[in-house]
Amino acid sequence: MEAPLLEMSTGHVVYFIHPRNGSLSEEDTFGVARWQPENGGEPFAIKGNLYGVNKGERITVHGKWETHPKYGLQFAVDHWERPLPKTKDQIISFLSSKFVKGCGVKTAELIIQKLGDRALERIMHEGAACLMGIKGIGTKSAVKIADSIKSNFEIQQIMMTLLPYGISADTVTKMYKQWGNECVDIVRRNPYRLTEIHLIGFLKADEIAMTIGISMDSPYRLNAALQHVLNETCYKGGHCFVFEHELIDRTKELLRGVSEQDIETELQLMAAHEQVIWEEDKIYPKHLYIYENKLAHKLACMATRSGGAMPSIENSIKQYQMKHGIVLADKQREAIREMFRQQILIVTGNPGTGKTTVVKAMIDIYKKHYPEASIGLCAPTGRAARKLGELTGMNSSTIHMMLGFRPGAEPEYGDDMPLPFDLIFTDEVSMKDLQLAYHLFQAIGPNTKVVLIGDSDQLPSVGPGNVLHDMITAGVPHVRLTEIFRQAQESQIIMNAHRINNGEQIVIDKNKDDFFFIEQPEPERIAHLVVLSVLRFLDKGHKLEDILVLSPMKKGVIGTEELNNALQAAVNPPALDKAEIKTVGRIYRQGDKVIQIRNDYKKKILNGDIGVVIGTALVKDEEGELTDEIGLACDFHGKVVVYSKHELKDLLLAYAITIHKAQGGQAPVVIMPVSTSHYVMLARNLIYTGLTRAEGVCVMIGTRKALSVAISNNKMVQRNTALRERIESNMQSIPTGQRKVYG
Ligand SMILES: Nc1ncnc2c1ncn2[C@@H]1O[C@H](COP(=O)(O)OP(=O)(O)OP(=O)(O)O)[C@@H](O)[C@H]1O
Repeated sequence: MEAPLLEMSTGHVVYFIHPRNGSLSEEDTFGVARWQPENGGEPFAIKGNLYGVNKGERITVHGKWETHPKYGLQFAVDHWERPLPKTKDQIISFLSSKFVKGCGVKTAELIIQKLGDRALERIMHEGAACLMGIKGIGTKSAVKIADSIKSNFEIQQIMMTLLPYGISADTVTKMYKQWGNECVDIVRRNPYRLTEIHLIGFLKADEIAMTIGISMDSPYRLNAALQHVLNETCYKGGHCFVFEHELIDRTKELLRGVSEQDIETELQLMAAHEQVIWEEDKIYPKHLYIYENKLAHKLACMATRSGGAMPSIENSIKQYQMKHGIVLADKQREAIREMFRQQILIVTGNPGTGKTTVVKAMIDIYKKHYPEASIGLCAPTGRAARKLGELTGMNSSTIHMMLGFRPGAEPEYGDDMPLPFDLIFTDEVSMKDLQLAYHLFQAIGPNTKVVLIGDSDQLPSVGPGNVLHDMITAGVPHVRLTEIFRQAQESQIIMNAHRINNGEQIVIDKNKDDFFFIEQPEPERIAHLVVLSVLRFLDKGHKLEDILVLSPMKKGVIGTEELNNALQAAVNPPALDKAEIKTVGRIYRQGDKVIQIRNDYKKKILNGDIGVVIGTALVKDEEGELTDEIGLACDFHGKVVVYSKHELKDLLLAYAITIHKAQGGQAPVVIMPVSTSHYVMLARNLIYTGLTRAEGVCVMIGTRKALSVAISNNKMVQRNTALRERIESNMQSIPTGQRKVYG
C-alpha cells in the first residue's frame, strides 16, 4: 500500500499548547500548537516534531490529518520548512525578525526600496555587496545581514537533503556551523566525518553511511572504526595506548566481515599519516603519545634537579615546632627538607597522617626564608581547591582555572608562558590524568618548585593514565607519611579506612557516633533506608550539601539514577511555588542538588562541580544576548549559571553520585550502600575512596559479606601506560654531571 500523500499548510503558530513555553529541545521535540493558516481559514491544532519552530514565525508544515480520541481533529506534522518570504510585508517582517542580525523595520524597508521584491534572492546570490550604499548599513552590518539570510535558507536546503539519512536537525545545525554549505558533499563522500562533531559516535555515523550506501570495506569506514575502538578503549579503560593485536581484534569484531588484512593495512596507513602513533606493539592516539612523552621529559628534568640540603632548615623546623607547639614526625620533617632540596616532590599518605599539617609547615617555613616568594595552590576539582584554601588560609583554585583553560584553545599558561609562582602546591594528585598532568607541568617554569599531595591508595584518575603511580615507581622524589596521629586515631572513619586499605575487616564501636553499618540484604530495602537516613540527617539540622550519598554505579535499584529519583521525590517534592523544567526522563526542580558532568570552560563550570537549582531564567545566545528560551538557573557556590534545555545533558541530579565522581570532595555525612548486587564493582580502593569522603559520619547500608568481598578484592586494574619507562629512560639520558642544580 502506498503511503498517503502529505498535505501542506503555510501559516504560523499562534501559541504553544505543549509545552506551554514552547521550549523544545533536541531530546524533547514533541510539541502541540495552535496553528493559524495564512489563507484565512479557521485555526487548528498541529502536533509533532516542532523543535526549532518559533511562535509567530511564517512556516510551512507538511503532514496529515488525524483524529485524536480526546482532542478531535489535529494536523500531525511530518516535517516543516521556512518558505522564502514572497510579499513585501513578509520580507520586511522576516528581515526585521530575530533571524536576521542587525536589521530593524526601517532598514528592512530601505533594503526593499533599493532591491525590490526579489531582495532576498539578490542578497543570497550577490552577497553583502548589494547592500552597500543603503543608509544605515555599514560594511560590517552588510556582511552580518547577508550572512544570516544566507545561512537561514541554506541550512534549510541542507536539512531537506540530510534529514532523510537519519541525521537530526540539531546535528545539521552544528555541521553547518563547521562546514558551511559543503555539509552535503562532505557527508555523502565520508559520513564518518560526522564523528568530528561530538554529538555523533561511530555507530550512528555507520548507520548513516549504510543508508547512503558506503561499502562495508571502505577505507573511510575502517579508519573511523579504528579511531573509535582506540579512543573508546583508552577513555573507558583509562589506558594511554592499546596493544596492536587487541585493537585489530576489537575492530574486526565491530566491523564483522571485514578482513584482518584490510584492517591492518588501514592501521599502517593511519600510522604513516600520523593519525595514530605505532610504537613497537603499542598504538597510541596521537595526543596521548605527545602528552606521555613531553610529560615524561619534563618530570625527568625536574626530578634530576636537586639543590642540595639547606643548612638552616633544621633550625627553621625547630622554630616552627616551638611556635606551633607541635613535634613533627620524622617523615614530616623529611618532607620539609626534601621540599627545599628538590624541584619536585610528591607527598602521599592515608587520611590522618598529617599531609595538611606538613603543607602548612612548608608554607610557613618557605615564606620565612623567601618573604617575597609567590605561592600558588591548586587542585583538580572545585571542592578540593576550596578545602585546600580553607585549611591553609590562602587562595586556591582549580588547576583548570589556574592554567586558564578556554574553549577550543590551548590553556593560557604553557611552556611559552609559565605560571608566575615560585612554589606550587597541588592537592588530590591521584585524580590527575595524563592530560591534566601534562598541561600543568608544561606550565612549570625552570625556577618553580612543585609539591604534589595525595593518597596513592585512592582510585586512579577517571581519564587515561596512572600518573601518580608511574611517577612514584619511576623514582620522582617522594615521601610517604605513615604515622596516624592521635587525633585521627579517635575517628572510626579514619581507622577503618586504614584497616580496609590493609585488607582487614572494619571494626565498629557502637558507643561512638561516627560510623554505622546497617545490615540489610534486600536492594529495595537498602534504597528505602538510604532515603530514610537522608531525611533523618536533614531533620537533625544537616543541610543537603552536608550529605553525600555514594553508590559504586549508576544503574540498578541502588545505583545513582534510581536513588536520585527516590531522593528527589522525598527531599524536594513538587510544589506550586517551585519552578521546574522537564527533559526526557528527568525533571529538574527548584531546590534540587545537581552536578555538572563535563568541563564547560565557557561557563567556567567543571566536571564534578555541585550546585543547587535556584529557578528558571532566560537563556543567553552565543553573543551574550537574551533569547526567549527559558532555561534552568543553578547556583554553584555563588556563581549562577543558566542552562538551556539542550545543555541540560551536562547536568545530573546529585542527591546521589558515583564514588568516582565524589573523588576530590568530602562532606560531613556520607551514606553508602554496600551490596552484592554491585558485585563487579566491589573493589577495595572504591570502598576506601568512598569512606574517606566522610568528614564526620559514615553510614553504610548493606551486607558485611559485600563489604568483605570488596576489602579482599585488591586486584589493581591494569592500565596501559609507558610513563614510568619514559621517565626512567629520560632520567638516564641526563648524565649526572650535566644535571642542573636547582635554587
Ligand atoms: N606531628 C603531629 N603531631 C601531632 N598531631 C599531628 C601531627 N601532624 C598532624 N597531626 C594531627 O593529626 C590530624 C590529621 O592531620 P592532617 O589533617 O594534617 O592529616 P591529613 O593527612 O591531611 O588528613 P586527611 O587526608 O584526612 O585530610 C590533625 O588533627 C592534626 O592536627
